[in-house]
Amino acid sequence: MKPNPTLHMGFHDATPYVGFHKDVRGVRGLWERFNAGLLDIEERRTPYHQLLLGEWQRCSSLGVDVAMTKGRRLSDDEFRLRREAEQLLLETSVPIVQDVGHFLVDVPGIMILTERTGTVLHITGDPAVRERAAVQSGIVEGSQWNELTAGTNGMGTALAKGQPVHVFATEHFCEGWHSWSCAASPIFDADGQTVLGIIDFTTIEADFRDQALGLTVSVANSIQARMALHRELERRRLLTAFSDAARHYPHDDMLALDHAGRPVMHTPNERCRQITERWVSAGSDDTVAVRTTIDVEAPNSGTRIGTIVLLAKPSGYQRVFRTEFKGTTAIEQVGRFGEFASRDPDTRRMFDDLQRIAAAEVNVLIIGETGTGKELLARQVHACSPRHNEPYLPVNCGAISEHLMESTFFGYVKGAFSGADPRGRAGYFESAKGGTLFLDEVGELPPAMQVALLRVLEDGSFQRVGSCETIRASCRIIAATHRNLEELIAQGRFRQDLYFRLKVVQRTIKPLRERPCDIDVLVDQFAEVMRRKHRLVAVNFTAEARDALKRYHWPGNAREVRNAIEAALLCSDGDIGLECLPPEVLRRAEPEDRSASAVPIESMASVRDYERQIIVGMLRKYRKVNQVAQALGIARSTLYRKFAELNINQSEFTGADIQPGADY
Ligand SMILES: Nc1ncnc2c1ncn2[C@@H]1O[C@H](COP(=O)(O)OP(=O)(O)OP(=O)(O)O)[C@@H](O)[C@H]1O
Repeated sequence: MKPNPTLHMGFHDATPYVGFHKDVRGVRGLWERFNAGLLDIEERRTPYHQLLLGEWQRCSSLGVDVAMTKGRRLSDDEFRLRREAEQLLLETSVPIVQDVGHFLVDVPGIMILTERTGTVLHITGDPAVRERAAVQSGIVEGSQWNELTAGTNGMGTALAKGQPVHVFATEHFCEGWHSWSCAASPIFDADGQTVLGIIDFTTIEADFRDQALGLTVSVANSIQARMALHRELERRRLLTAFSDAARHYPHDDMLALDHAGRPVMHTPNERCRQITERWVSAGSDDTVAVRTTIDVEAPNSGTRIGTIVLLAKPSGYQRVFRTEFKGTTAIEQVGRFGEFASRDPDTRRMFDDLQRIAAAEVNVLIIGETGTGKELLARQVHACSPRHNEPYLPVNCGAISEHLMESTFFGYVKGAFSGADPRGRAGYFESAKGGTLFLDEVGELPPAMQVALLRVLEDGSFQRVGSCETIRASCRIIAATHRNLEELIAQGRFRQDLYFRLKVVQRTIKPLRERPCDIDVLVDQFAEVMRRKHRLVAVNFTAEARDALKRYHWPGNAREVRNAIEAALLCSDGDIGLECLPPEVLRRAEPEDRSASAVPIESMASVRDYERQIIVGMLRKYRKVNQVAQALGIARSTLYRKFAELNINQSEFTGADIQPGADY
């Protein structure tokens, strides 16, 4: 395990925050002048002031409301999901926090546990302080304290810095928290780097003691140690599951991934070693097709502790079928680009292209009908790019009113127009600086904005509204639209020069009706997502329901599939029959409509026939099961499964009764 960064007892390595004299009045004056824009040069000189001003400036450019008086609270549903996702952290931390609480009976403060995004999961401590924190500032379970939602504050700043911090009274960015002082420490996962949550001790400003920081560091360390023990148990369970899987699938290559998707074990051969190396450095390996995955769950809670990934064969069986059976895609492997899953060969080729394009950092234009997954692709291109640690900002150009467009994209200075934030505000280009700006529905941009955007794309510079100061912010642009931009150009509604700037690389996502082989993939993927979300044990489809889903033409693409599956699950207990499907899906599945949409079903039948034909041909040719398996590049066990599935009596062709396991 790496050394714990809590050893840096400070807000900033070079200028330890805890070492500064806490001058509440002086800092209040500084805060007032900062917000009024009246700071003079002298005030910026001391390291302490520089530290605070840097923090406040960052919050201001993130658009945090300085006048906030209550913490933002998640909806009950969102909070329930968040708690469920953090069961292990809660089960590990709450007993420790409560134990410590017994020794703090007369201490006027509260101890707060948050998860990794700053949502409060648990509060314990002095009832009077707890009451005041809730009523006065909305510090309650389910409230959010990351810096983006609440500015500089103990929990949010410890999260942002990954270090223990003091944030004292007027040092807070929002005035609403000026009566509080907090000490907060991150809880790290077993890798010593990933922050799992925060332990915070909050008091009213006058009751604050410097020792509070030591207290939070020590509680966070205890939680960390217990989490590390859990992780070790999980790892052992995962390794046992891996050995079981290796026994069941002796001819398959496989990896075991932990809860965070990191490889912990692989089949001991060179191919898997190389795949594991790529997986470790890139977080996955999109060059390799996954045959199937097996979730490994904790025995009591059912939470996923890892996954066994069975890899597709590098060559052989699938390739025989793929090259010989042109015209159908029904037996292609599922390829993935992040969450985007597809069996369709064109789409999978696009994944490979995008993987390379991501690294090249050029602008990308994605064309596709609504709900085809344009945002999903854009997000993954960013995740695979060298900018993945910088911001990714999705913007729906069609949803911004025309008169606010310029200030939304480029920001404005104070006093730029009436009704604006008196402190001015950064625009999308500044907020996404160094990262990726995703311009969804780019075809909806009005002409004036097209000109302005073109200027930024040309030299990366712009001015905030109301200012002459030129700002440079280089962000990568990924744009998307469902419109035909060339038609818009012909009609004079979209600038050709902007089009060329955006489409350095252009890719089109096929609508779902043109890749029917993906319906099953999406149905299964969303069924699993919804099974987890609605906490069902299993989801099963009747054969008729599957057929109906496959026959429907899905004008709303993947989004419509997701909604249909969720709706179907909500009206069932996990067994989905025709009665659970939306009426439009059923209408399309009626017999008179078959002519238009029955192709995939027929293809499936012909695929099976074709598969049977090939295997029988091979049996006739080789007359030995192990030679047939070898020629097809599959394990004998898989071949025996195929015999059963395809109703093949192998002895008819080999002239002998061949027993599974006999060494022919
Ligand atoms: N191939 C896919 N595999 C898994 N999920 C997908 C796939 N395509 C889309 N989705 C899911 O479908 C939904 C819609 O995707 P997304 O918002 O990316 O579509 P879009 O093309 O950007 O839509 P719009 O044009 O309406 O903004 C999301 O929930 C996304 O996760």
